[in-house]
Amino acid sequence: MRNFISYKKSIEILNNIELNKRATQKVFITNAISKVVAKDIVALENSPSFPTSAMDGYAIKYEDLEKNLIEIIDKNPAGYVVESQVSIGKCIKTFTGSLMPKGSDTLIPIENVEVIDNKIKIIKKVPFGFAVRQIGENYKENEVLIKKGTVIGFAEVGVLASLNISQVEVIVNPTIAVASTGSEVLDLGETQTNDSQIRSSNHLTLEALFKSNKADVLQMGIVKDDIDSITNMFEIALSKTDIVVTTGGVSVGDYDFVQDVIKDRLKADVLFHGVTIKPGMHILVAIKDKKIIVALPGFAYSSTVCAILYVLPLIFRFRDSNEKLPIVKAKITQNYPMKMKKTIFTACNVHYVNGQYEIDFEGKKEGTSAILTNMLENPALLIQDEDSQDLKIGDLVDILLLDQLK
Ligand SMILES: Nc1nc2c(c(=O)[nH]1)N[C@H]1C(S)=C(S)[C@@H](COP(=O)(O)OP(=O)(O)OC[C@H]3O[C@@H](n4cnc5c(N)ncnc54)[C@H](O)[C@@H]3O)O[C@H]1N2
Ligand code: MOO
Repeated sequence: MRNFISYKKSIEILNNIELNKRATQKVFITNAISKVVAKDIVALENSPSFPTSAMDGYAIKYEDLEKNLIEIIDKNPAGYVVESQVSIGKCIKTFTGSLMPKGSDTLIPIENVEVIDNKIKIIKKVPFGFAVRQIGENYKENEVLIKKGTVIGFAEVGVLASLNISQVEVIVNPTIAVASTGSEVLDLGETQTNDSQIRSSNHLTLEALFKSNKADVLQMGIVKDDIDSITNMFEIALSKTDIVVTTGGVSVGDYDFVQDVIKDRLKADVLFHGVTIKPGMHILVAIKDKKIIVALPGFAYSSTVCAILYVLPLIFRFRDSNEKLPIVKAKITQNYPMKMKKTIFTACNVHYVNGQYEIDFEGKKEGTSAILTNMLENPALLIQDEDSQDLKIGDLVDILLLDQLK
């Protein structure tokens, strides 16, 4: 009899797997979208480096605000450094983005003045320092702007560009091999020859899930239930990738060869085989030559849920990023029983209502762990802890937001 461990323990073991140090590469900033910054990005200077105008208007000395008329002595367009200085009774026409001329401290907007010949008359006052962007408003010299581990998006690209950084050092994404095992499963387009055959979805679901979550995928396709084919697939996959993920062949059937290959042929170090979770109780995680094997059950819903719970955290760790599974609190809108003493992940519908997430089970099908369609349309997974009680309408529960993994 196998020794089933708790979900909590299995995650602890997973998180303790030692990973090889990641390689980094330099890429042009817009090609770095979704990649992870390898080193802190630090500002080498203040931004702005000099007081800068935030509006179109006239640079003045604040003390002149009470004056009747102030003389315009020069113009100061953006991209140009004006040589004249502002002094008592004198102002310089200054535009958004121009440096504030020497001697000035306040910008009076065009809308607040009346121009009479080459003088301005202030018709609406402003406070001291109005519309002046001070040195370091945007960021200060030596400030860490983008922390190591940040996933690069549009704002990071913009900040990198403003720092004149064209190439950024990022972590190389992990590689994952995916294979589905089973003599009854057919690849896309393969001709069906008997009624017990079904179309394989797992290898493509997992490829999509891993790609969406930024791993590079080596698709190994379908492998028939025979020991040599499965061994051969593992040997190739292990030689080429960081993680090998398979589906099928890990429970107790006569043809569940995946576990036999991992244990007896590859002689991998099995970290666990069996967890008290629903779905996915037969999951097997092993290490072979510092590569990670995650063998998932064949059912479509089981393998997908377990790939989310066990493989995505590995991708996040390989990427050395601050990503984590999107688990949030939600209000449950009906009573829901605790059906067994396991950590249970149940597909539900999630909606954001009046500032909080709410879940229900409307339209969700009950049955085996084969029902992948329960993951369509506003889906989330309700998480019920092994030791939790029946849920009552209005309770706050943990859910995993599936749409955020797309
Ligand atoms: N006597 C017992 N039988 C079963 C147990 C058990 O404890 N005792 N556990 C059940 C549970 S729970 C699960 S989960 C499955 C896991 O079995 P395997 O991992 O060995 O998976 P298979 O038997 O190969 O397949 C299960 C199921 O999934 C379908 N399948 C397989 N591959 C694919 C694919 N690529 N795409 C879509 N669907 C796939 C397959 O046709 C089977 O219907 O074992 C239970 N049995
Ligand atoms: O472990 Mo199975 O995935 O519970 O149906």
